[in-house]
This record gives sequence, structure tokens and C-alpha cells, in this order.
Amino acid sequence: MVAIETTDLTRRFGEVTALSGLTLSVDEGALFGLLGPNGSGKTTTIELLTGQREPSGGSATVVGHDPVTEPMAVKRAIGILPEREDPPSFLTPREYLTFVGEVRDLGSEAQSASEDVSGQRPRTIDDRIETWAERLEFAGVLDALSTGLSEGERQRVMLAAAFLHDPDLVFIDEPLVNLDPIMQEQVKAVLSDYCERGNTLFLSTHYVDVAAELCTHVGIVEDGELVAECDPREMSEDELLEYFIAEVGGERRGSGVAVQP
Ligand SMILES: Nc1ncnc2c1ncn2[C@@H]1O[C@H](COP(=O)(O)OP(=O)(O)OP(=O)(O)O)[C@@H](O)[C@H]1O
Repeated sequence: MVAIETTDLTRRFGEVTALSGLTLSVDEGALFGLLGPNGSGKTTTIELLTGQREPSGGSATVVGHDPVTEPMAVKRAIGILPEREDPPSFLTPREYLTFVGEVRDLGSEAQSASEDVSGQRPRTIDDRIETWAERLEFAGVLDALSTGLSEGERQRVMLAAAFLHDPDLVFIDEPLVNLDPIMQEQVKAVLSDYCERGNTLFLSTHYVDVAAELCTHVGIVEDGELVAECDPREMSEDELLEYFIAEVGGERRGSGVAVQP
């Protein structure tokens, strides 16, 4: 089954073509990585697929829904962590996640009986929050004001918010920014585990090593165009880096092509 399908998806901002004729298919259960240098159209793609922006041309289907005509159906079915999002500074992570849980209708009996990504069956929103806080190691700051959280702690709270309602499909724009190497490993394990359970992840990243290590399918974008697709499991990280460099212009550019420090 296909989770995401796009045909000639295009978005222009005045004179700038942020995305040009993207045609792509992502299977259910894939850990898909949209890999591209800065300004190549990754965030715009996520915005179009999640119904946050309308395309200038082309079409898309996300878990069977059109993000232009059925944005609310798409919103209900997915989780999302945009590139720059923080919990509100005057709320604690627990308060914020409780709010998200209420918005996601997790208080109802039917929802609270469902199995979450960890295979457990949390009964209440607070059980879910505790489970994610343990998994992503922010239990110690659950009741602290978010204004005092580190960048990495905020990122983990927002990750928990994206997964809280056990969606079948999650979009994450640059999943590992702001995380220390130990937390990166923890989050990678959560993401892989999520897909091994048959769910689908759509990541955007400009880090080749993230795509090489995590993804089952990579699409390389450059100047708003999909220039190549590959299975990173069939190549080493160095080979993917070489492939990427060859596809995005032949030279390694400090601003865009990157392996994490
Ligand atoms: N709201 C906007 N108004 C005008 N131009 C925009 C807007 N959003 C994006 N763009 C332009 O569209 C192009 C693609 O931007 P986008 O943010 O999708 O790239 P990206 O691959 O996510 O970049 P990065 O890795 O730096 O986040 C860029 O040239 C950007 O300047």
C-alpha cells in the first residue's frame, strides 16, 4: 500500500520555484528521507503534504486524502514535527502534551484503549505522556516551565507531541538537530522501531549520515527537483555521500552538503 503519492507537485513563491514537478511514491512502512541541501525544497514539500500550504500545480495523496481538499482528514491521520517548533514557553511539557492529547481526542475511551508505538496500552493521556517522557528522557523536566528547557529538551517534547496519538504516518523536518549524540541514538531507535511496526516516516534532512543510517528509501532534491532516488541500505555511507554530491552539483558545498559533526 502507498502512504504518500505526489504527481508533478509544484510550489512557486513569486519568482522562486521552491518545488518543481515532484513525482514521488512512498510505501507504507517506509522510513523515507528527503535529502537535499539548504533551500532545495524539503520544508516546502512537507508543508504541501501536510496541508499547510497549497501547491501552485500538481497533486498529492497522503494516507488516501488530498491535502488541498481534505486537510483536516490529513491532519487527523498524521503526526508532524515542523523544522522550528517549540512548546509554549509558559506551559510545562506535561501541560502542553495534555493539551495536544485533548486536541487529538485521546481522552475518549476508544482512543485510550489503543496500543501505542511502544507496544504498551496506556490508559490515559497522562500514561502516554509518562511513557514518551521516559522513552525520550525528559521525565525530569515534565513539570518545569518550557521557557527553561534546553533546545534538545524542547525538541524531544515536540517529538513526543508528534507521536502521542499513535499516527500511521509522521513527518519530521530535520529530526536530530539540537540533540546530543546519545539522544540522537535514542531517537533513531524510536524512529526505526516506529517503522518496524508498519508505520511510515517522512523525514527531511540535509545530513547524509542520517539518511544513510536510518532510511529505507531516499529521494534527493536539488533546486526544487527530485534528481535521484535510492535505497541507502544497498550502499555504504561514503557511497551515499558520493552519490549525493554527484547528484547535487558535483562539488561538496559547505553550506548545504553535510555530514553531522
Ligand atoms: N514563504 C516563502 N516565501 C518566499 N520564498 C520561500 C518561502 N518559503 C520557501 N521559500 C524559498 O523556496 C526555496 C525552498 O525553501 P525550503 O525552505 O523548502 O528549502 P529547504 O530544503 O527546506 O531548506 P533548509 O534545509 O535550509 O531548511 C528556497 O529558495 C526558499 O528561499
